[in-house]
Amino acid sequence: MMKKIEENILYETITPRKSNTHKGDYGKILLIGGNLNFGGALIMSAEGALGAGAGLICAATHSINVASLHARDPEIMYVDWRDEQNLSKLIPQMDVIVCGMGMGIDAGAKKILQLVKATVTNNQIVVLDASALDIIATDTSVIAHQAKKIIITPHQIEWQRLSNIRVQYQNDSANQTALNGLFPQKNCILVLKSNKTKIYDQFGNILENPLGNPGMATGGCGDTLSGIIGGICGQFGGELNAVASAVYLHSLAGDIIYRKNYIVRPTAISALLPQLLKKYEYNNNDVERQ
Ligand SMILES: NC(=O)C1=CN([C@@H]2O[C@H](COP(=O)(O)OP(=O)(O)OC[C@H]3O[C@@H](n4cnc5c(N)ncnc54)[C@H](OP(=O)(O)O)[C@@H]3O)[C@@H](O)[C@H]2O)[C@@H](O)CC1
Ligand SMILES: Nc1ncnc2c1ncn2[C@@H]1O[C@H](COP(=O)(O)OP(=O)(O)O)[C@@H](O)[C@H]1O
Ligand SMILES: [Mg+2]
Repeated sequence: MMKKIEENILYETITPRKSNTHKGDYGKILLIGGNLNFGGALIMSAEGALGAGAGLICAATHSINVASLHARDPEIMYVDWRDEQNLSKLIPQMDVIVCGMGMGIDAGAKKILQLVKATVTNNQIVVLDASALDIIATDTSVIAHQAKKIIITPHQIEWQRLSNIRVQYQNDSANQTALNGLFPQKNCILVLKSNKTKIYDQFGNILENPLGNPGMATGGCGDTLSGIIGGICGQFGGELNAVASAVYLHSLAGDIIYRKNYIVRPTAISALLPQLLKKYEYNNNDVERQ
């Protein structure tokens, strides 16, 4: 069944924070990506997760990126992505692993996906974006099927590579069939990004994002979304409505920026998120709403 995502989903998903809580209650997120050439992708994803409220964020990236990452966002921890020992200890401690932004598709990147597959547990959420999806498109054996939930966030060309469905033939029924073929465990949510992003689970639900604008056609907007999904799922779980809330929130921020700006910088989306989350923390019908 196809439904348009409505604003109400934000009131339903986002809840006020309780006093008796700490950073560990709001999601430990590991972001993996950012090679020598695409460090920005990892940084933008990290800012998405940070703006979306992740409790703790660690970036596994090429060591060249650490100074620029920390200059922008000292909140983010760092681990060298070639340090396999450290990474394999770290991965099982996380709530969400977001992988692929600017990661590249070389042998080292593939090795990282194999490490994720070897160490992820069945109570963790894995978000796969960009290069991670391109690697999987050439070798599905690196998918960590045992994860509790796998959220994939391809744009149309990445989905074409992964599903073998050409963009013009990417209709709901073909997309669902391909998704079920790739993820027989039925633990995947597909976020198929375009100007009208659609979200599919494996139980027949399809949600369409009504928001977004062409100002968001700026490199890094998708990297930012993967971090936002990680941050939101780290706090509110990896179910369909939480993922849809993240997609909606990303576009809502983009639309607010676009009202007064010709283009939308991905980092501006992330910067706007804390105040948007605040707006939606109390339920619509909640008498205690402040
Ligand atoms: N600052 C950074 O560090 C950044 C780093 N990045 C990292 O770069 C890596 C490669 O990712 P990628 O997405 O740039 O390349 P790819 O997967 O080849 O797809 C692009 C090709 O598809 C086409 N295209 C057609 N329709 C499309 C659609 N609806 N949506 C999107 N594309 C569409 C388009 O066609 P064109 O018009 O250019 O012919 C183009 O040829 C990856 O690791 C990523 O994380 C980026 O995130 C950017 C910021
Ligand atoms: N014309 C548009 N209208 C609405 N949303 C758009 C438009 N162009 C891009 N976006 C959004 O921006 C993001 C682009 O993702 P992606 O192609 O992965 O970018 P990148 O890899 O450069 O970060 C998606 O969330 C997509 O929905
Ligand atoms: Mg992308």
